[in-house]
Amino acid sequence: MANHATSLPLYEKIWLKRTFQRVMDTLVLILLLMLLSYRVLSVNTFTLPWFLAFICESWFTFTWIVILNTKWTPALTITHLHRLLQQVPELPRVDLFVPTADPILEPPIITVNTVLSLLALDYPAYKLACYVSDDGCSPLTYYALVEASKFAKHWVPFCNKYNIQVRAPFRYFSDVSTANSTTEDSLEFKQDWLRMKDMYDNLSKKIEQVNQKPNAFQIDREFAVFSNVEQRNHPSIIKVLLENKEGLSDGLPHLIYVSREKRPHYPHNYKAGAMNVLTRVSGLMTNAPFMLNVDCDMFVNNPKIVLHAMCILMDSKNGKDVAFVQCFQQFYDGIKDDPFGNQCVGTFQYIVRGMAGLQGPFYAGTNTFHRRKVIYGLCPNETESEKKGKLTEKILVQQFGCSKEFVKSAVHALEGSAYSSNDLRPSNFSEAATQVANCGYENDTCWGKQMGWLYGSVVEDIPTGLDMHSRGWRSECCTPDPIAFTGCCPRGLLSTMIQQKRWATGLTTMFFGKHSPVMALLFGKIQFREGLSYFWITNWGIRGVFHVCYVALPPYCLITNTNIYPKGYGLWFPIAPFVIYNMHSLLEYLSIGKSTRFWWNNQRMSMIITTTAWFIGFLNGVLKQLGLSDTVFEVTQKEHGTCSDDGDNADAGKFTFDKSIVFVAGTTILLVQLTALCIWILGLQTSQGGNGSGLGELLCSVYLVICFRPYLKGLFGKGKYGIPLSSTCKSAMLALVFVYSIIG
Ligand SMILES: O=c1ccn([C@@H]2O[C@H](COP(=O)(O)OP(=O)(O)O[C@H]3O[C@H](CO)[C@@H](O)[C@H](O)[C@H]3O)[C@@H](O)[C@H]2O)c(=O)[nH]1
Ligand SMILES: [Mn+2]
Repeated sequence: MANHATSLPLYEKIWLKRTFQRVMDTLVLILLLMLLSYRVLSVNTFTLPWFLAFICESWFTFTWIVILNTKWTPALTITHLHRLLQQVPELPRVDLFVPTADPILEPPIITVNTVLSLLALDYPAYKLACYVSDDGCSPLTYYALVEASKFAKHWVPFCNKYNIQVRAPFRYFSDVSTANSTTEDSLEFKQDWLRMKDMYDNLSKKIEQVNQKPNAFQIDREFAVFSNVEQRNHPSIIKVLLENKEGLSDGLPHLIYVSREKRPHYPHNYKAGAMNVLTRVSGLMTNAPFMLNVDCDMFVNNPKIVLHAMCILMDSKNGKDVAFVQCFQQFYDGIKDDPFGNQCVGTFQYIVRGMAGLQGPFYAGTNTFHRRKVIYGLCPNETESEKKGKLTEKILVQQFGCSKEFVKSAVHALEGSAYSSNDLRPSNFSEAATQVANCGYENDTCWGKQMGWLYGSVVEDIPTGLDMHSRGWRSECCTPDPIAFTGCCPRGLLSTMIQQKRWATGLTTMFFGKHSPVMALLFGKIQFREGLSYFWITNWGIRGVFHVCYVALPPYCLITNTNIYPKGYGLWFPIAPFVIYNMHSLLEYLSIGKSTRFWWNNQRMSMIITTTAWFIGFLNGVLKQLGLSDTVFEVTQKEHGTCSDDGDNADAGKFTFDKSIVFVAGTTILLVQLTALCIWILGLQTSQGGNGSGLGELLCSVYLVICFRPYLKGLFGKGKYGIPLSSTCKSAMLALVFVYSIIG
């Protein structure tokens, strides 16, 4: 190896220029500050609503400062693949984790595609091991994986032979043009293509058939363990489906099915619990120093992604203190113009890139490469002696639990001397693995508290990542071309709302709990600007409260004939920041190639989501924190966009409703605005004197009606396109209570 090659960095960070955006960001801030000063100086108009408006606007300004801080110095990470292969003689092992929870909401064929795309990664096969956690304990999922492992024996060689880019078969075959690519050996290719397509169709048909008559397996010996299991009451089941016994680099990676033990009165901590079990099971079986985790719908879109991530993690200079590498969360077949505002485009482009220029992006729960020893609670630069102190047997058992084999593997991982032998046999560890997957294993250990994926909130990813940053680790973004992973984003309004509500609930409990960014800033080693950025992520629920308050003010004013906005020229003080902010965000969307419609949908949905799903999430979170209620992880429904029949596609992007409380909240807001507007138009305000409401309040209320227009349509819609009568009645009651309490 040439000497100069060793000194070249494997990755570089490029700071992005964004002068124009900075100017606009600052302008919005100045306008907001002017509005606030105007309010302070005009104390003579002081009333309660005026004061509330001032409080809310102060909050919006604070949020804007947080965003500005995050977006100010965005960075891009560039990886040099060719240098990696020159400089790193031996690539490290990587364990791959896929959690799935529910065979109905997450059809096994989706998980199967993700697993196949992982098995076909462009990386020495014997260095990879794929672990699937099945919280549904479903024979169906198991069956699908068994069949997939047979198919993989043909699929992986096919991908390697023709250097296929998209290695999730359903995606690959849905693009017909792939069949006609003109390679030299095109005849052979065409035959292989047809054969593979046939096999894949066969595979999906088999899975589909079993799906329809699930009793089919009971007879089969292989499925005996699944007889008499209940989803929430069963022993651990661990099965090695593929084993690369010979250590062949062109063979297949190991594939292991894990369904951890569940018992009725044991909390299982949802995804965090599943990830910790996978960490331990894989620690025993392969103990790779790095692990990639993806949700069951996030398949690999760029087969070289592990190599890219290794450029960052293995860099001898700047990689050492990188705890994790985060890839963007992007979606395939997103509905045109993002009607439900859930494709998170803005978040990733501006917030994640922004944090990449600080201490690093937050951990987004999926598409992430973790360093095992960081998961085990290590700090960067922990000296050998400190480490040694931690490695005494007694402490280790207290931390890691009572499996001797596992503790041994953890010592290897912490010392950085993970196994390197090529003839690892996962199946030799089946028994020990079953033990560490049992639900009592974590009792009185540090799992979920000081190490592993952290418990206590339904969003496990943000606290887990924050904890690493506050231990002093950095993180990096990795955004190669083509993009690394793509998954399905919720395709309906209801699943979007459920997801957003869950996030807001989890983030609220986190904000008021031990793992809040405030604590990290006060007691941790997190950088100030990074810590501040975590405010943006964790205060979603709280934002709901301020938004709801601000949304209630204009109708309050219209009904009582009071005002929160100045009249005459003074009206420019609130209008200017609103207009400039909207223009600015529109330009941001246009500059990343999105349409005006896309932007508007996002604006509108952010209003709807903040005032309903986040607000309710906040209430849930607070109740949970007070110990008054328990929250559950409601799994998001996943669908293959392209697979749905035409009937479903006609639905794409249309607002459909049900009896959920989030829709009651939205409808209430709409009805309140409408009532206030009617009262104002008819001149029925309570007091005729006073300041009188004016153009400002009117415009605000009208703007809200425009935002909630889909709900307005829903009031008159039929079937699932309509808001159910019972919800409308509840909303009408709430709206009446609001109006009466003002008038009365
Ligand atoms: O008890 C559970 C619940 C969920 N999951 C898995 O967790 C993953 C994420 O669940 P999903 O319903 O898809 O949640 P999303 O809202 O789409 O996920 C986002 O938000 C989560 C935190 O709320 C993160 O964990 C995810 O990585 C992130 O993509 C899926 O693979 C599930 O199978 C489990 O394994 N066990
Ligand atoms: Mn998901």
